[in-house]
Amino acid sequence: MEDGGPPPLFSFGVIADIQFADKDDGFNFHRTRKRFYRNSLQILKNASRCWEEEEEPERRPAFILQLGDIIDGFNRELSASERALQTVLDEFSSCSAKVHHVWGNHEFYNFSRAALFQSALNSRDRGERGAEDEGGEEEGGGGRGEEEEKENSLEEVYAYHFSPHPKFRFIVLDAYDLSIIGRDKSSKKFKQSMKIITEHNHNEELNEPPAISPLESRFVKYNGGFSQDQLDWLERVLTSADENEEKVTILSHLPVHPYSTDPVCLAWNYDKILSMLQAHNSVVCFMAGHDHDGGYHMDTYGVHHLTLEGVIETPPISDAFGIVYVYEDRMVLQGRGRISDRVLMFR
Ligand SMILES: Nc1ncnc2c1ncn2[C@@H]1O[C@H](COP(=O)(O)OP(=O)(O)O)[C@@H](O)[C@H]1O
Repeated sequence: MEDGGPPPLFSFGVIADIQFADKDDGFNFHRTRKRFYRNSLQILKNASRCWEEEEEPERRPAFILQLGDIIDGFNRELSASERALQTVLDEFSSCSAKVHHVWGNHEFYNFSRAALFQSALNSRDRGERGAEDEGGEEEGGGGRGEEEEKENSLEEVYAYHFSPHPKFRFIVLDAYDLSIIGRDKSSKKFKQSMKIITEHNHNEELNEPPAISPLESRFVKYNGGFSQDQLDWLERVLTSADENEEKVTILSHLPVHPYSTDPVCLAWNYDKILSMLQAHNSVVCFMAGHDHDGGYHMDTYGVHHLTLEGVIETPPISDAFGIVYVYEDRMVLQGRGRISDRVLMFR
C-alpha cells in the first residue's frame, strides 16, 4: 500500500488488549471466545519485530499506542501481576519507540490507581500537559492542606495530550475516571459512580448487563465513564487544537460510538464525548480497545471510530497489531492478522 508515493509525515504502532498471563488458554465469561494468554506475548513479539523492521525513518513508528488491558486480571489471583507486567514491558522495550499506555479494566484488576500512577504504565510524562496540571480551580494550587492533597489524589485523572509532529495531537483519556473498579471507596467519584451504575443496573451482580436495551447494557462494572472535570479539560484541549488547526486523535480503552462496538463495551457517558467530538473540527479519529472483536464506523461528521481487535482472542496462527502512516490528508492503517487495512481520510 502507498508504495512509490511520498513518505508519510510520521508513523506510529497500535496494539490493544494484550492481556498476557502465564496461564493455559481459557475462555471469556460466556465461553464463546477462546483466550490465548501465553500466546499474546508472542503476538507482541511479532509486533515489536514488525515495528523495528521499518527502515525509512518516517515509516518507523515514532511511538506506540497500547490501548489498555496490557496484562490479564488472572495475574492477581496467581500473585503474578508485577512479574507479568515486567515480562510485557521487557518485550515492549525491545522496540526503540516509546509507548503511550492507556488504562483499561484489567489494569485495575491488578493494581490500585495509586500504584498505577507510580508504575511504568503511567506514560503521562511523555505528554506535554495532563488534566491535573491544566486549567480549572486546580491551577496555582499553592497552600493546599494535607487533607485536601489526599482528597485530590483520590480523585486524580489519568489523561494527557502530546504533539508528535506539528499540527497533530493525540489525547489519552481516562475511561475509568468514573468507575467502581479502581476508585477508592471513600472517594467522591466512587460514590458518584455507584449511584450512576445502580440507577441503571438492578442486578445483584453488577457485571451482569441490564437487559432493558442494547444501549443500556453498557452499565456494567467492567465499564466506566468520564467525569465532568475530564470533559471540561477535553473541551479546552480541543478548543485550542481547533484554533491551531491541528488534527486530533483521541485514545481511550472504551469506545464511544455505538456503531463501532458491541454496545456492552461502550463508555457509560459515551454520548457526552460523542457530541463534543462532533463539535470540534480538529477531531479526526477516536481509537479504542476493550471489544476484542474490534469495529469501525465513520460518523456523519467524518470522525473515524476505530476499535482494535484484541490480541488476547487472536489465535496463534494470526496476529493483531498495526502501523499507522500519517499524511497531510489521511492516516493509513496497515493491519496485521485480524486487523484490517484502512485509509482514514481527514474531514
Ligand atoms: N454476564 C456477566 N455476569 C457476571 N460477570 C461477568 C459477566 N460478564 C463478564 N463478567 C465478569 O466481568 C469481568 C470482565 O469480563 P470479561 O468478559 O473477562 O471482560 P474483558 O473482555 O475485559 O476481559 C470478568 O471478571 C468476568 O468474569
